[in-house]
Amino acid sequence: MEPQFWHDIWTERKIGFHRSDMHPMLQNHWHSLGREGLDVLVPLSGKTLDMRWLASEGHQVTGIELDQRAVDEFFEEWQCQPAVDARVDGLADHHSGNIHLLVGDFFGFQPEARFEAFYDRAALIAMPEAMRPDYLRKLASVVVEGGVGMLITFEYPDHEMDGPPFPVRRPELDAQNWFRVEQLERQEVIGYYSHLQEAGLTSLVETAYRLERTAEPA
Ligand SMILES: C[S@@+](CC[C@H](N)C(=O)[O-])C[C@H]1O[C@@H](n2cnc3c(N)ncnc32)[C@H](O)[C@@H]1O
Repeated sequence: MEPQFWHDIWTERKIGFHRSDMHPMLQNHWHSLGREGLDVLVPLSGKTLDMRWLASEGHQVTGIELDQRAVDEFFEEWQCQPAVDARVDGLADHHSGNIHLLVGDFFGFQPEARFEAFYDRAALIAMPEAMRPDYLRKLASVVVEGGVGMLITFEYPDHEMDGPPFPVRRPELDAQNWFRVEQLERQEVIGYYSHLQEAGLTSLVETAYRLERTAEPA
């Protein structure tokens, strides 16, 4: 998707993906990943409250988000005034406490050090199929070998809706070479996502996976 697509989503407040609670699958499984105390990367972060939860669990959190409004709203809702620093990769670092939200394009992100932990909820599935290998290659390039993260996906009948969110199924995940994939939890959740039900979905399966970075990115 072009950046303007996402800026329009935020301008027009079509942010049904934003949850007003912490994601239950994150809370159910994060500690089983064994990433205590490590810095966590949250690509395509929006203003998710999950970053506050991760920070409250003792992590330094780095979110990357294209849209300035999302980042401003995150700090307003957290009732924090962030400091803002320019970075050499051109992203703008908004930070308060142990949360850094970088405004800019994830594909242009050049971290000072690779991450040992990451959390992808509604990032991979925000990309059409043709973009997903590029996204996974970029993610792999900023995660150390052996780095571990959580991925949360949706699956639904293809004919019922045009994404985003796009359905991502296990065979696609198994076909890539950068991450070892292990399922953590799988639930039918259409009852929770009323905006997707209204968009025509009769079924929505949400799955949490553990991803472990294996091979070097190509
Ligand atoms: C579907 S939303 C998910 C947000 C968040 N992960 C959540 O769970 O609420 C995808 C977000 O990624 C942002 N985004 C899309 N493309 C991006 C890119 N290339 N770099 C950084 N952010 C991007 C959008 O502005 C949007 O806020």
